[in-house]
Amino acid sequence: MSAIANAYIDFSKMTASVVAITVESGDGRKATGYGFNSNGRYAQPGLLAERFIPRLEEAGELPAHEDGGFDPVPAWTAMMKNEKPGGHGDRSVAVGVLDMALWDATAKLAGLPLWKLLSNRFNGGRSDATAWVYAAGGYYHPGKDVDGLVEEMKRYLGMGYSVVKMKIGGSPGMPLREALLLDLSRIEAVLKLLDGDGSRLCVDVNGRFGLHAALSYAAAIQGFGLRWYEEPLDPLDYSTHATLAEHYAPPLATGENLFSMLDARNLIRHGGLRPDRDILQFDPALSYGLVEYLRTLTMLREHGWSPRRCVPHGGHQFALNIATGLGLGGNESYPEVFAPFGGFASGVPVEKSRVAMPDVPGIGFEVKNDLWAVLKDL
Ligand SMILES: O=C([O-])CC(=O)C(=O)O
Ligand SMILES: [Mg+2]
Repeated sequence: MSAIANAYIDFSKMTASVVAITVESGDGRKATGYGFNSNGRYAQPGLLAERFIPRLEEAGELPAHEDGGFDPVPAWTAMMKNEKPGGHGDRSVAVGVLDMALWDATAKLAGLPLWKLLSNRFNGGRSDATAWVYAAGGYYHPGKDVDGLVEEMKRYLGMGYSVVKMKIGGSPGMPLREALLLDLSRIEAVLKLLDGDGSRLCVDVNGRFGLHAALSYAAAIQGFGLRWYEEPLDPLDYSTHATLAEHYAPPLATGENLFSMLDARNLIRHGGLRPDRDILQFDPALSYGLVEYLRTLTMLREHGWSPRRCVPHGGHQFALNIATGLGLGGNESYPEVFAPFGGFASGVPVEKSRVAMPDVPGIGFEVKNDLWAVLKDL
């Protein structure tokens, strides 16, 4: 919980679900996998307790995989039994929590880091030695001024990040005219720190704008050459995205609040996004987990999009494994917010905005000290 705010919500009452799942292989080997929900959505205790955990327990035996782990797809199918299509809201978060734990467990049974298991199973053995990461933050916070924002960004640069992201659109309820003036001074101050290089700065609206405000901001920031202009509009308002994309040539980013392959496909079909520059931020932990994310990646390929255009939201190690194992464009990182769930293995440095993966079985939670302190007692 924290007093930080983006343009749409504050995080003062944010909660999270955390689960541990122990699986046993036919030959008596055991592994415990862990899962949690990514930030931006609340804990799912009711959905987990009433529907998804009982169905998972009833799923019974899961098919073994030749790598020594198992296949999580039938577990996913069991969890989604008797769920209607459409309306991909909070249940996709609950399923994502359990899916994360299942992938952690299967990689541990196989004795492989998850990135390696994914690379072997789905990417012909190819993987990236490091992932591109950027430092997200720059929230509105009571009492925090432009100098405080610049100080924060300076700390990220000192940690080894070369690209940073800040919130724009005002804190919740701030009139837009006031927000635009404030944000221009915030953006200009951070750009000064970045030697005027707009390709090192992303800005995030968290879906607050309608078309008029999105276009006004677009016109005001167009000349900065920013890395990307994120979630300017409601994530489900595809045709308005298409209109914005006609008027704003630099990169747009969106997708963190689209929770299924089908929603992602609608964005690709109707959102006017451009496969040569725009960024897709679907967060596997919020959107039914990796089983569904694999379907999303297949859909993207079928529509001419490279996985390199994907930079998941969330800043968790699950997406980081997916990024390196499946060749995504990188992953978000929150060096100062959303602890202990965000971040990387302890002691692994970020160099030139890239980070290496630890060579330990599973997702790597055991080597992230602050997170492991929470998980180990489950
Ligand atoms: O503030 C949030 O909800 C997080 C967010 O948008 C992001 O990480 O891009
Ligand atoms: Mg965002």
